[in-house]
Amino acid sequence: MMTHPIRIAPSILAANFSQLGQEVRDVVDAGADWIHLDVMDGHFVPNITFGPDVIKSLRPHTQATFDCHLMISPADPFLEAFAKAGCDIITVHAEAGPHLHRSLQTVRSLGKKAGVSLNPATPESVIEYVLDAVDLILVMTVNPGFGGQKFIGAMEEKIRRIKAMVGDRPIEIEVDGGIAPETADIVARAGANVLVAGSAIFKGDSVEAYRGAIEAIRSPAEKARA
Ligand SMILES: O=C(CO)[C@H](O)[C@H](O)COP(=O)(O)O
Repeated sequence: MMTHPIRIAPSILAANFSQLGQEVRDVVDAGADWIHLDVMDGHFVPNITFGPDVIKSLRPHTQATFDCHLMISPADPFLEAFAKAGCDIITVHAEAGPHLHRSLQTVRSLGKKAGVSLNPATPESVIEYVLDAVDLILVMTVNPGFGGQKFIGAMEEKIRRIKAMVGDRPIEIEVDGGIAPETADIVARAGANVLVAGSAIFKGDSVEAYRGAIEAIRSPAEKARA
């Protein structure tokens, strides 16, 4: 089976929005592998965050992978703007519609990695026929919209099933929501390799605090896979 390294992707949803450039630089200095960008439209999810212009303004601050999670519906009219803004991975929701396979094809045609995300209530079967069109599967471990929620334990089995579905394909499996030192081992053992964390990392207020928080998630995840 394909094994990707454990990657920690801090979600800037929990960062200080008044100084996002500095926050991105700090968290990368602290050991973040990717930067997770949560885009919300107030329609697909009950919250609004930021769009491509903010991402474009963050792009010069780091060379780290920009992992963009689109919680917007429809996503297709905006895919090109997010690609041009500098996102490296663009993840759309399976539930956002109307044509998941077309959205994924569009992302790849823009030269970006294509991700698909599943809400907690969505069964993994919806991605069975798009597996060859995806580079990343994002399993939401909370209902999308807000940081600081409790990890939904039933998602452990979903991650396990997705890992089995993926087989030898070089697909990264990402989890998002309630990821902390206490849940990192559970998701990694089930098969996730990209761990998004917002509040567990940005609760600190210095590079050193971010470094400790990232390590506190990475360490149990790596041990669980050893
Ligand atoms: O996508 C999200 C919510 O839709 C957030 O990235 C996610 O909830 C991370 O926040 P936390 O680590 O605080 O749970």
